[in-house]
Amino acid sequence: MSRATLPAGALVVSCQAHADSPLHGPQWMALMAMAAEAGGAQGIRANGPADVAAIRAVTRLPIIGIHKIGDPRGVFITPTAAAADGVVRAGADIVAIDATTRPRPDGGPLAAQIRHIHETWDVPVMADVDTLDAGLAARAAGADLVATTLAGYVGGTAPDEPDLRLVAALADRLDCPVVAEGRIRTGTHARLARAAGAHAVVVGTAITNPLELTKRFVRAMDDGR
Ligand SMILES: CC(=O)N[C@H](C=O)[C@@H](O)[C@H](O)[C@H](O)COP(=O)(O)O
Repeated sequence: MSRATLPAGALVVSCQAHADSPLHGPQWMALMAMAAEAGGAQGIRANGPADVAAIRAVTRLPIIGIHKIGDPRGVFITPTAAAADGVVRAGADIVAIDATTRPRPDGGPLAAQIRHIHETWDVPVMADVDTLDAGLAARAAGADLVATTLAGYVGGTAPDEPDLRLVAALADRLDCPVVAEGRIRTGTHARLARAAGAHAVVVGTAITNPLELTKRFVRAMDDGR
C-alpha cells in the first residue's frame, strides 16, 4: 500500500477529543477532519484506531496516528509496538510515538519499537520529543521525523508559548524533517515555527478543542471582573 507523506509547509490539524468532551467519538473527529481539510489542512493527527479508521474513511490526507495509553504523566503516546500496530492497521500513514528518554512501559529501547514499525509496516515514525537530546537520540534510533510535541510536558508546568527554540535547535542539528507541535495557538506562531526550520506545523487545541477554548474565554472574562 502506498502511503501519503507530509508536504513541506503543511498545516497538520490534530483532531482529538478527550472522554470528557461532547465531541469525543470517531464520528465527530471525522467531521472535524473534513472541516480541517476543507480549510486547507494538509495532514491530520488522530488518536486511537477507531478515530484513525473513521478519518481514513473520509480523507486521503496523510494521517499521523497515535494511540494514547496509560498515565499521561509517563510514556503514553503510542507506548508499545502493539499500540503502533493498531493505528497503522486502521489506516495511519505515519506513526507518532513518545521518544522522550523516560523508561518505556515494555522496558525495551526506543530503537526496538521503531525497528518493529519499520520492519512490520514500512511506515515512517515521528518521534514526539521534549528536548534536543531526546530528538538527537530518536534520530539515531531510526526516527524519520522529529516533533516538539512533548516539550514542556515532562515534569513541571507547561508554559503558554510554543517551544520555538527547540524547533530551531532540532532543525539546526537534524538531517530529517522537524515538526513543530505543542501550543501553536496563532498564525504567527505557525509562521515563526516555519521560519525556525519546521517542515510542518501541527495545531490541535486552537482549531479543534472548543471546550478548552471556551474555558479560556471564561477565565479571561472572570479575571477581568
Ligand atoms: C502533550 C500531549 O499530550 N499532546 C497531545 C499529542 O497528541 C495532544 O493532546 C495535543 O493536543 C497535540 O500535541 C497538539 O498540541 P496543541 O493542542 O497544544 O496544539
